[in-house]
Amino acid sequence: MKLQQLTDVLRTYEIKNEGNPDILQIEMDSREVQEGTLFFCIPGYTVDGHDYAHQAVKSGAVAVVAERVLPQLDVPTIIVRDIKRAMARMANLFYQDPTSSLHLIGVTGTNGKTTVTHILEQMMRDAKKKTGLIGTMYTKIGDQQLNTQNTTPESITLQKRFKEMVDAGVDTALMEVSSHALHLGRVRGCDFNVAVFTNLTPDHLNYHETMEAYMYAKGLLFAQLGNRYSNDKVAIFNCDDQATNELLNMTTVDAITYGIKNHADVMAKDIQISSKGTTFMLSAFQEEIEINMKLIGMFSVYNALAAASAALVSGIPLETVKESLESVQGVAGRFEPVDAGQDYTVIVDYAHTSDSLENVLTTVKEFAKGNISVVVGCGGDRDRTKRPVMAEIATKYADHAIFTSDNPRSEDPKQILDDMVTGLAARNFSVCLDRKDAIYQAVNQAQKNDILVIAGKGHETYQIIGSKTIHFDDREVAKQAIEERV
Ligand SMILES: CC(=O)N[C@H]1[C@@H](OP(=O)(O)OP(=O)(O)OC[C@H]2O[C@@H](n3ccc(=O)[nH]c3=O)[C@H](O)[C@@H]2O)O[C@H](CO)[C@@H](O)[C@@H]1O[C@H](C)C(=O)N[C@@H](C)C(=O)N[C@H](CCC(=O)O)C(=O)O
Ligand SMILES: Nc1ncnc2c1ncn2[C@@H]1O[C@H](COP(=O)(O)OP(=O)(O)OP(=O)(O)O)[C@@H](O)[C@H]1O
Ligand SMILES: N[C@H](CCC[C@H](N)C(=O)O)C(=O)O
Ligand SMILES: [Mg+2]
Repeated sequence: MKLQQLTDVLRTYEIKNEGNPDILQIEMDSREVQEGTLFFCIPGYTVDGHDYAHQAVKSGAVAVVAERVLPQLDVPTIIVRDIKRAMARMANLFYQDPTSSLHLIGVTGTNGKTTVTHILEQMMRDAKKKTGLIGTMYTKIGDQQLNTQNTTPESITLQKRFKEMVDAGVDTALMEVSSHALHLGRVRGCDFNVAVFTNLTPDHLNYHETMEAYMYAKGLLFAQLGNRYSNDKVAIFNCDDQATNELLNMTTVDAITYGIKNHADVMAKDIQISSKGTTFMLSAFQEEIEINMKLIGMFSVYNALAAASAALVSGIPLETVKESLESVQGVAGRFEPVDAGQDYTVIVDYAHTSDSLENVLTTVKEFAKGNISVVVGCGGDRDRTKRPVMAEIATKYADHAIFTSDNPRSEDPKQILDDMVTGLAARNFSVCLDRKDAIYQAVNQAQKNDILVIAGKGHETYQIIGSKTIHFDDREVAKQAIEERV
């Protein structure tokens, strides 16, 4: 594709060093540049991509898009006011607007995105759709899994992955859409067909600063849904969540609701939760069907309703929705049991917000026959306001809590633990800096019929300490601890 074809999508720009080279590749990371690349200079949180433009040209970049003139750069340089917007438009064109050929379902909300997209993947596959998935754990194109750094990647990677999906024959894509991605414009240019809202509770306030700003970031997904007109656009809301009233006003497309407490288009009634699974009547658009699923807890019912709603508006029959919900095994690291034949229960869960921790602990409390203990920490370089709240919730619902490290990143791990426990009135906790030691302690203290919840890291297979990433898997460590217990 010629540079000029790409710049034609921009409303305004200036060009320095006229030229119209062939563009074979587009990149925002100088380390990925090859001959024939168009390089985007992104001002980041850590470094400024403009400082890498010369390096990119040395590596083969034939043109550059930047927000300012770069001295001594002799390739065509496109100067734009907002590079992220320009990049999203140009990436979309370069990869031939792939999402217009996909049925794209975006899921946003504080908790449940990974779970809902995985339930939807199962439903779509059961309905013989060819699926792609983008989210926290990986990008999937059919069965092929690719590693990702972010829950929702930057626009170039995103459009590239969607193009690969189209080329591989994928017809339906399920995608987690994080509030960061919406705010940073990573999903601009994506043609969503269905957008789902799970819930809004405190998290990421280090980034968004207020709950209102956080909510409006989420709302961008529903606003974007109306960008390109077609009859199949549907916004799906959890009508038991307070943010829904506001979010409904941010979209012009058809909206449907799901819920348990308030009347909704898709509802769960007669809910029964046990340690083995959850049963309920699914009532959807005047039809009713009984569901017996293995997923546990009221929050899982919400996730099931969100996925069922999105599947139904996508034309999946209610019978298939039932079959899929009943066969879903759960998602790695979400309420995942660690079973080494012990007479107490160990559950690894990705709860890293106050709401998810409360949900998981109240769920186990409903069927606990012994004591409940929890091992939990809070991530470094993340929302600090959730630290004391998570500690309070842990001590409120568990009989004993062990506070430990969870990806301290650039922060002092001791300081994070202090932030958690300072001012905590409860005394049913201990602090153990090393996560492995904390898990061993909790396992060694567990008695018959007790339940131990190891929260915060779920599927993660690493611990980030300073700038180092070391291998660490709660499930592996818990299994070892159980097996080594004498
Ligand atoms: C705060 C934030 O969002 N940071 C994202 C951002 O990184 P950054 O601003 O630090 O980038 P940078 O290192 O300063 O680099 C700036 C530019 O220079 C370029 N560069 C850099 C070095 C070099 O040698 N050459 C070069 O060209 C980089 O490629 C980049 O284009 O751009 C990166 C590339 O897209 C992201 O991976 C990174 O996400 C980091 C890892 C992150 O932790 N983000 C979190 C906050 C996040 O986005 N989370 C959400 C939601 C999580 C949830 O589910 O709750 C998510 O969607 O992941
Ligand atoms: N609907 C829900 N409401 C509240 N808590 C939930 C819900 N679904 C899952 N959880 C809790 O949140 C944790 C994370 O779930 P999941 O990974 O599906 O969320 P997510 O939105 O993808 O999170 P992230 O923002 O990290 O990508 C689970 O381990 C569980 O404890
Ligand atoms: N997507 C979330 C995951 C947090 C997981 C937890 N283990 C942590 O590191 O804080 C985030 O990046 O904020
Ligand atoms: Mg996720």
